[in-house]
Amino acid sequence: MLQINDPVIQLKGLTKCYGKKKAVDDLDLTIYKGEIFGLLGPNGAGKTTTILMMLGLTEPTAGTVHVCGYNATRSPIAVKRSVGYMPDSVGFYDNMTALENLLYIARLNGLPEHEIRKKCMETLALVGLAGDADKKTSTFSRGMKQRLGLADVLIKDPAVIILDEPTLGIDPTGVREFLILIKQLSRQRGITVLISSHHLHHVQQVCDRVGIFVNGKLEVEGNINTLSGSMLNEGGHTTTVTLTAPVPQPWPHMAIFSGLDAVKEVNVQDKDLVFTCTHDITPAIVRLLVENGCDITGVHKKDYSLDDIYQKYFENNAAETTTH
Ligand SMILES: Nc1ncnc2c1ncn2[C@@H]1O[C@H](COP(=O)(O)OP(=O)(O)OP(=O)(O)O)[C@@H](O)[C@H]1O
Repeated sequence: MLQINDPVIQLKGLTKCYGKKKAVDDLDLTIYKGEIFGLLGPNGAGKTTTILMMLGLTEPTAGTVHVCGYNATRSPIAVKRSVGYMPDSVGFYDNMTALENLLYIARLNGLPEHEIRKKCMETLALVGLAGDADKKTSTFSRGMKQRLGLADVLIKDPAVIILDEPTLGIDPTGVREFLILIKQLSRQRGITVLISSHHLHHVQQVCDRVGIFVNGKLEVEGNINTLSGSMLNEGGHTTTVTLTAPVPQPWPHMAIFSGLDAVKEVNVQDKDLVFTCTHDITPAIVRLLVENGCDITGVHKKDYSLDDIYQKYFENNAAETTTH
């Protein structure tokens, strides 16, 4: 049995070409048991193609995919048994109830008939749909359909769940609840989760690690703190100090910072003094300002969020990433 930190998904040199286009370009990635990994990228980055190769639904041009120890290209059936895949748009039989839809999926998955009904009711309860079991899915909101889609996936007790754009079209509360549910399931059952998304704010809430995927290549991967730390090292630390009144230019106190080697640049913006430093020296800056009679109303240290990270790597695709 796999233990936490054992590799569950392993992609090595994975490449997929459609004609001359490299949809996925020499991708190396390892995802570990119990981990929630966010595959982030704009439309057309190659996320879906990567997922299809993980499921053995499309063959790599080069490289290998292993999921739960199985080669997805050679043993697609074994992989499908271990992996629950939820596509970006889940379809149901609208004239059937939620329970009837789930019973149908459970039978397709070969669950023993004597335990099917109990298992389906338990799974509906797990995704928060116990009270809606007898409602026709035609009456379901998109958020409810998404939960039922998750129930479809969970019915076979998968070791891995792959969710393709799971938060598309759900309202903010629904998104939050759905992601909390995913996190609980992963933590309680040790399920490995891969979420493909271009909604960075959503995945940021739950992912242990993210990979930023652009033009078929994994530009960067790590947890949010590591990624933001590496950006701080590149761009410098920024501290903004707000004074009570607009700062005159030239500012008469500028010379007081000449002794601080860490200060690379000071910019004046209305009431704000913006310091770019080689490392964080916020306390020293504030002390010097107070000693020189400046009245401070606010101090703000810039942290790099996933937004900044995403923007940096998606610069050429920025318009696309903000349209959804
Ligand atoms: N069957 C196919 N034939 C030819 N080109 C394809 C095919 N499938 C995907 N592509 C191309 O491969 C690239 C990657 O597509 P893919 O669907 O994997 O991206 P994605 O990141 O999942 O984007 P989206 O979120 O829009 O689905 C795109 O340029 C796409 O046009």
